Amino acid sequence: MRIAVFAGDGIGPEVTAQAVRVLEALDLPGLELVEGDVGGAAYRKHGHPLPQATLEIARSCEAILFGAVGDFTLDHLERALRPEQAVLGLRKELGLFANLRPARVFKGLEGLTSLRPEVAQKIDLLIVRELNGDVYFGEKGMRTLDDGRRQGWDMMSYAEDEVRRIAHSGFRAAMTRGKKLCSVDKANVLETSQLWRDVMIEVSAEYPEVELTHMYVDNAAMQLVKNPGQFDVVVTGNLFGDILSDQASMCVGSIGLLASASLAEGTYGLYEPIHGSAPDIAGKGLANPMATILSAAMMLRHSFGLEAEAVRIEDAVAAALADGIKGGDLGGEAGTQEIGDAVLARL
Ligand SMILES: NC(=O)C1=CN([C@@H]2O[C@H](COP(=O)(O)OP(=O)(O)OC[C@H]3O[C@@H](n4cnc5c(N)ncnc54)[C@H](O)[C@@H]3O)[C@@H](O)[C@H]2O)C=CC1
Ligand SMILES: CC(C)CC(=O)C(=O)O
Ligand SMILES: [Mg+2]
Repeated sequence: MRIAVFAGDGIGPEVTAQAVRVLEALDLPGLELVEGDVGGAAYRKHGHPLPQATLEIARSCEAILFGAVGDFTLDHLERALRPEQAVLGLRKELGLFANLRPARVFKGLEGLTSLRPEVAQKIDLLIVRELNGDVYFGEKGMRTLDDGRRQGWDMMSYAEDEVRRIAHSGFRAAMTRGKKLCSVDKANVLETSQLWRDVMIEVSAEYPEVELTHMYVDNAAMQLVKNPGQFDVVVTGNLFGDILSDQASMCVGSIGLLASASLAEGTYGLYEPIHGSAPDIAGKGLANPMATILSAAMMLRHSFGLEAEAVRIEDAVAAALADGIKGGDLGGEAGTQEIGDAVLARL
């Protein structure tokens, strides 16, 4: 079990350390953790947010545990050198196209979300976000027009094979859950989305048991707070999935709770919380590490087939929350280390 550990910037190292403690406590046979530099931390040391040596570590491992990257003091750099390029580069270089972002309400948190408890308690959904295409990876630039105005531009596109493979991820996920797949797009305005919708319908023929529906992204944002219990699996593009998953996090209590898996074909994956480097609380021991700990559980399940161990971690997090262990993000007072201790104690 060779796992790359890329902690990154801001709260990344703080939350990753707690997830590492949990992995080490499980006494997994052959566990080997290999650290590597990413993000602003890597830029300061090596002059690049994703050094070749880091990429080599990633390629030599079976999975990556990732913290977060992002450092506002480096936002003046050309885009290719900015910290975020580390995670974008890993996603692209390693073909991590399927981003699974589950959201469910833990027992005891029903009254602590941004929604009314009776609305929140019904949430158990999975966002399947495409991660290798869309406006994030299209051509982009800034130019000055003939009339002297500056213009920024980013190309949004999806090729049919890119949509098809994430469609299969969505349908397969739905088959293991409630057999409902909602494809979120903006086909009333965007050609990219029209193709997306057409391909979703084509692929649905291979999954007759799954009920496929379509929803425009603006409505989806509204429905996510109005009646989130209607969703089982949501499949969507890179940009819409990024935004909707941050929103979903507050529907279940906090962004500090939402884990993710970024999967390639096969079992390789990168596992990270959905949040960023949170510079506003970095270095203070205030970050909630549960999203990263739950990401480690997803790693054991998806990359190593260790379902029982994954459930053990998830149950330990659920038990800590049920016992009232909460960070500031949930209105509690527990710090990063204390939350890690509480999860370990229940493991
Ligand atoms: N995958 C990645 O590495 C990501 C990196 N980023 C980067 O992170 C930096 C900060 O971005 P923001 O937009 O501020 O998003 P963010 O997710 O880092 O923070 C948003 C808000 O949520 C809070 N928060 C986030 N994680 C938390 C946790 N575990 N416990 C408690 N509170 C938490 C923060 O304190 C902040 O108030 C930027 O440089 C951005 O580009 C953003 C998202 C993903
Ligand atoms: C590159 C990241 C900053 C994008 C993001 O916010 C995410 O993947 O959640
Ligand atoms: Mg995001």
